[in-house]
Amino acid sequence: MEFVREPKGVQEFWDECVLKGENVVRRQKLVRECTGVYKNEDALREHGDDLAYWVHNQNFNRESFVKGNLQWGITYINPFTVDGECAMTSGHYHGDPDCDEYYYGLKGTGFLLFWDGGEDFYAEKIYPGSLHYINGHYAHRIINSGDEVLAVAACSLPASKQDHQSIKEHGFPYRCYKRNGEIVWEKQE
Ligand SMILES: O=P(O)(O)OC[C@H]1O[C@H](O)[C@H](O)[C@@H](O)[C@@H]1O
Repeated sequence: MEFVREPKGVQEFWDECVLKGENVVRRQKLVRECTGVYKNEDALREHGDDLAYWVHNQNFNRESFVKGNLQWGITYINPFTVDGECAMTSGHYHGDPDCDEYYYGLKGTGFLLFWDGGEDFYAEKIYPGSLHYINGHYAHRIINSGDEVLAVAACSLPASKQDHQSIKEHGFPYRCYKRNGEIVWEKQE
């Protein structure tokens, strides 16, 4: 082995913002698979087999959930709407709220929704260079409100054990729509 080596991964911050290197896996979700996310579930069918979002993830301890193991991931969300509602991830809590996380905007524009499950909810703007500290007690969801792919890097602990169930059942307090090119926030009843 050489003493001076290539890095274990390369996170491009140009063009497609591809993550490549050792132990990188890719997973994806089609729009029609995004149940429990958008208000109008019937409208999902209009998207056929369109891709909603995909994630590149580098994890050197995939079988281990020991606290302290870190992973690096990029989430890429296509620009589309479902009955006017902006494209987004499922969103989740951390099963272990002691596990915080960082997001970093690479490409495109959107919002990061935060919710403590109670009265505290807000959205931070995402754009290239935006940095987002996520307290492990807050549910979070990425929204693409722009006209191009939104790419967001994340450094997280696999030990956080993502919990999607509560969001799937109750949603977030606010929904983000794009109407005539304008962003409109609507309170979820
Ligand atoms: O799992 P979702 O709520 O749909 O979010 C999609 C992805 O967003 C971020 O990149 C997180 O770091 C990933 O761990 C998560 O899987």
